[in-house]
Amino acid sequence: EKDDEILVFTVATEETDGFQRYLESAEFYDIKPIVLGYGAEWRGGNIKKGPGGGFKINLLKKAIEPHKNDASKIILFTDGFDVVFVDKLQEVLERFRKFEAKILFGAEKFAWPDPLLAEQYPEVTEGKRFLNSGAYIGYAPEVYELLTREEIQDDGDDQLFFTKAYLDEEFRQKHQFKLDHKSEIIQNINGAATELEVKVIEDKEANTEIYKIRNTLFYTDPLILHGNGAAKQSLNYISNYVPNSWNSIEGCITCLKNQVSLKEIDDEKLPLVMIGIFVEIPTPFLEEMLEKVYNLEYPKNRIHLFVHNAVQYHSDVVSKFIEEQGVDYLSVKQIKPSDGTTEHAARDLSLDYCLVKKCDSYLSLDSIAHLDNPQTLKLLIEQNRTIVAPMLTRPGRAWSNFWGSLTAEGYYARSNDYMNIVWNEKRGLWNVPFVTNAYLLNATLLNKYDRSQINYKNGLLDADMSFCANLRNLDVFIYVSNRVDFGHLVNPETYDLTLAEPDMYQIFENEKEWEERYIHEDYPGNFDPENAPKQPCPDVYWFPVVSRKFTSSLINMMETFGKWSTGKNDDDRLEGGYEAVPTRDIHMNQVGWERHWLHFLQKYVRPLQELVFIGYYHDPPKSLMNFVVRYKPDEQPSLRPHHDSSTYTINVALNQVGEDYVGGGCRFIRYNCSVVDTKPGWILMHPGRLTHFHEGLRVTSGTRYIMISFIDP
Ligand SMILES: O=C(O)CCC(=O)C(=O)O
Ligand SMILES: [Fe+2]
Repeated sequence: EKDDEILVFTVATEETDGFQRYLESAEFYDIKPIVLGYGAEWRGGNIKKGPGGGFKINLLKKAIEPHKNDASKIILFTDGFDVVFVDKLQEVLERFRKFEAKILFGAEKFAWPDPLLAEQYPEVTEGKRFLNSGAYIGYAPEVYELLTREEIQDDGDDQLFFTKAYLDEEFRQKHQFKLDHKSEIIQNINGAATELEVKVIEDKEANTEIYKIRNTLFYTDPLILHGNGAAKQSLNYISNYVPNSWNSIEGCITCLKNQVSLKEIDDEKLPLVMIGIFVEIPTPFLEEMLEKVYNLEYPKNRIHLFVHNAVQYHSDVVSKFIEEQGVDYLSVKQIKPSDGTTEHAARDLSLDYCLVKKCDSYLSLDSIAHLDNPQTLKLLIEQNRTIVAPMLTRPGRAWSNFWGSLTAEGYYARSNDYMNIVWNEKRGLWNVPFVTNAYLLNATLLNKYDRSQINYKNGLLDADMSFCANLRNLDVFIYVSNRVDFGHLVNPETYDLTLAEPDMYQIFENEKEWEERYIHEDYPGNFDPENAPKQPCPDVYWFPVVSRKFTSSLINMMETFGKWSTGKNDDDRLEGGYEAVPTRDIHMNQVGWERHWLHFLQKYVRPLQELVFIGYYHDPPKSLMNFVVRYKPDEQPSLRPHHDSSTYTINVALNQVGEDYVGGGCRFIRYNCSVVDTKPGWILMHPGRLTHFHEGLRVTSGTRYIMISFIDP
């Protein structure tokens, strides 16, 4: 009993992702399929819309004619676009022989294409009752007789053709025509996805793992998987593991296949890329997002830019980016909010524009997508897939830019491995039903189909859901990669453009960006044991804490609000209604920023206090008085000597002495010591009572702003 008794046939008219996967699985088991119809125009009707497939029968009939009298030849036929081998032919043969059949078809749950024929089927006590024609096996003479039992048109329905033969009892008996009811060889996945489990077998000798599919309903291990009908997504999921795509020892084996390398290519010959940037919604930290686009390591003279901004608020940032950085690129096309272009139209247009510019690759980026890894573009090109997204997540959240699975209605669902992928417990390249926010598209796809097939408008679905639904309909495999860390997503949910400086309010939702933009770059140095903390006056410490962006934003928040207090003793903002040492100020809670500020005190200020005032521990710090003070010669130029009602006080300089104002500073009377060369973003920290009697020195011109908190009153 040798392998060469079996001939494997498939029909594939063109190269598709599914066909490539079929061939790879065949190759893995040393199976050499004979491919029929390749390069021919498909004449089997439109499978998606209705029956078709007689073409396959007519091709195979012709191909096996020479063997029609050879009873030692076994024919295995499978579809080409949605089939994966998960074992050797030898195993297929052995199991086939046990069936004592001359013809064996796979079985499925649905009587298709004619449900009315269901009751004519022989009953089964266990297993699936109805025939599916995606995969079958038989002896050459019997298969030939089956294929020639009737004439069939190329666009006739093959499954109906075979069903009729099977339901012809005389034919069935005579040809020992059976169905693989329990998926001992052939697993048609449609209607059976939940029966299947990806199982791992350790191969200690070879130091690897082997992945198999187990049918948990029938306790069988099918050898040929057919992702028929709605089961396409299930097969895509399964084939992320089988036959040899990924395992926990070797990692992502698929990743290494069909890669290209850009290393040896001269800059001017690198693929021509178009980057489409879509600012469709108000987005925190957009400047940083654009900066990361600019920082992608790829020659700018091989990149065209296309920018759609739909948000008026972002116009300045986008225009500035285009004016200052845009000039470095091959070309820039900008669509402004005033153009009134809809999202899907802009996205469609960008695809056309990519073709006009003869791009090789198209990188689509949404404003919330931060490509922290500057190698991202190169790595995605090198991965060389029709479409591949870099996995991006909200830091610390299960929120990502891909879906692991789909509901029957085409909406979000989680796959078994979704969490493992999101948390990078599994790294690799994953075939998934949906990606968004950032993805690289190979432009050959855009050349192959036009905008009637590839577009961002599909019924009522939103743009990205439309796009992916269209790709799925074209049987394009959609990949997401987490081989390395590529970046993350910002969270736009609470971003409120009615606020002045809305990004300042994002300390909770977008911690990472908030810190990068607003915390002083030297802040970590405060904790360096080599750096003794600065002490400009006895027990007055001085730390760099916030950035210039922070200080100017805080001033802008306050000046936009504008309701500075009168500087009188009566103050209805206070519980007692009275302030002994009043300043011209605005409290944090007046601009809705108190919660944020208290968090800031706890996270960034408290550790500094613990560093210098050893043994005092109060977490979280309490503070009722948090305000920005404005000093001006003709308003309030100075503040008389006083104690603060605090355990310790922080005093943050918000603007630059000598530039923005003259004079000012803080004098500690007991020590006759003044801090006058204050630095924006640096905070003074001093005890509030008894020892640190102090005054605010006179501002003689300009305006001085400081931020004060009386901590632990
Ligand atoms: O002007 C200064 O730096 C001191 C301000 C001050 O002491 C206060 O507001 O309590
Ligand atoms: Fe004070």
